Amino acid sequence: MKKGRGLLIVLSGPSGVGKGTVRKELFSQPDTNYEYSISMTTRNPREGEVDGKDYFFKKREEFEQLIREGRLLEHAEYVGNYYGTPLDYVNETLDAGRDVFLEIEVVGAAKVREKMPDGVFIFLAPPNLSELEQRLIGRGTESDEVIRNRINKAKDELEMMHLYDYVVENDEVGRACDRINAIITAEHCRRTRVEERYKLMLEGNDPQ
Ligand SMILES: Nc1nc2c(ncn2[C@@H]2O[C@H](COP(=O)(O)OP(=O)(O)O)[C@@H](O)[C@H]2O)c(=O)[nH]1
Ligand SMILES: Nc1ncnc2c1ncn2[C@@H]1O[C@H](COP(=O)(O)OP(=O)(O)O)[C@@H](O)[C@H]1O
Repeated sequence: MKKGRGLLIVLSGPSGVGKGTVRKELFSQPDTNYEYSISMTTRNPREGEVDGKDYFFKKREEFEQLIREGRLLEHAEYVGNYYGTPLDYVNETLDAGRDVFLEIEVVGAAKVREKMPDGVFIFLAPPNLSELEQRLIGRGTESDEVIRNRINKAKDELEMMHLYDYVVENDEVGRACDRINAIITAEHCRRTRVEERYKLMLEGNDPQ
């Protein structure tokens, strides 16, 4: 049967909730069959981050040119830096029938929802606020000031939870991944129009 367009999966949530950790765990699983869309950003690489693997690191002028040329599906400014999703990569991968996974902050996710409402939008939530603060502090990758900014921002971000198709609690990484994979499996079942195929078969027109 002809393969349809791939599924767009959007994982979002407040900074420090564990999006990156959960995404890396999902992509380390051998049976993962969705593609990660590597984002563009103007923030500096952290120690160990690799250009073209973790992000495409861009100068501000380069990023602004990508915006002007319409090369981004969405972009957002987040704590002083630009982040954006490459449009061509997403469209080409979906057109090839493969699923695309975006891990992005909430403003960008809302923009993606406007442009691609058929996607599945998952909000990763912390067990509680103090745990979120502990995770941001514990990661130790930012200065105190940046951590304070991110905690304040996280409170606004949590208010956007109701806009999502699913809220997944990240109490434990493995459990959060299991829930996300269950959602993706269910969304595939929901979208595969098996009854249409059966209708054709029952009419004697096997579409295989
Ligand atoms: N809108 C948007 N947000 C992104 C994109 N890529 C990453 N982000 C988000 O930008 C925020 C900051 O990312 P980063 O600086 O890597 O920090 P961290 O995710 O908190 O470790 C996170 O919420 C990311 O999910 C993107 O392409 N578009
Ligand atoms: N389920 C979890 N339980 C405990 N700590 C977690 C969990 N998920 C992530 N963390 C930790 O929280 C911190 C922030 O995670 P990270 O993936 O960088 O968040 P985000 O990408 O959402 O900003 C990291 O130190 C990470 O190891």
